[in-house]
Amino acid sequence: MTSLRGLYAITDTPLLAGGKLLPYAEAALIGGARLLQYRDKSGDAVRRFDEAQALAELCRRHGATLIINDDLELAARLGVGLHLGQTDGSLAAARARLGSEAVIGGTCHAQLELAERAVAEGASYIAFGRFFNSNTKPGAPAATVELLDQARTRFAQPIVAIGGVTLETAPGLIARGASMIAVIHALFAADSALEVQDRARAFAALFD
Ligand SMILES: Cc1ncc(COP(=O)(O)OP(=O)(O)O)c(N)n1
Ligand SMILES: Cc1nc(C(=O)O)sc1CCOP(=O)(O)O
Ligand SMILES: [Mg+2]
Repeated sequence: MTSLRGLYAITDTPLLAGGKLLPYAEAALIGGARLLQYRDKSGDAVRRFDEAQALAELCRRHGATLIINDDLELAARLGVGLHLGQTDGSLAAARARLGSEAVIGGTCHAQLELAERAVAEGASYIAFGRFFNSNTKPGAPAATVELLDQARTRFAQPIVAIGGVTLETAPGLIARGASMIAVIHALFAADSALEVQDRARAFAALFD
């Protein structure tokens, strides 16, 4: 059973261009990331399959869980988890396809009603955000920390907080009920894999 608590690292193809994807992802896993999301917005099916397969192997080696963003077919081919946003298809269909053990997450922005629906459709976790200014997705709808108080009392499912999360802002989110913090820029915008590893270790330690 996958533990849905801790650092949730999300890759970003432009940020990790130039051969950084695998070494930086592995550094995040060595540092303690429990979930790793492959987030690639290109339509390059061959590269996407190859990269996702390599990430699946890394996650297997480090005892972490791979989540594919947006793409149910790719997740099904690899037998890994999936994250779907509001326009990415049905969570219920994904659950039916991937089975009861798969980790499947849903974007809920800042709306408890969306979380209600995601849970009803079988989501393993519910993701709220963006909590802060995000380098990666500046236009994402904004959420407040008060939302976490309400979500925590209303849902048994693990809560993911995303959007501009840093080492400085993460503790406040965890204290308000986030089981996982999902991070791109503050983890992967680094000069070396070693720096990613150090950052991941620091994020992971917030959950000790
Ligand atoms: C953990 C997590 N939470 C939210 C998102 C955002 O999903 P979505 O709204 O579908 O946006 P894109 O990531 O597809 O641009 C996420 N990917 N992961
Ligand atoms: C992919 C994504 N989804 C968001 C949401 O609010 O749903 S914010 C976001 C980007 C997260 O990256 P960073 O840690 O660099 O801000
Ligand atoms: Mg999406």
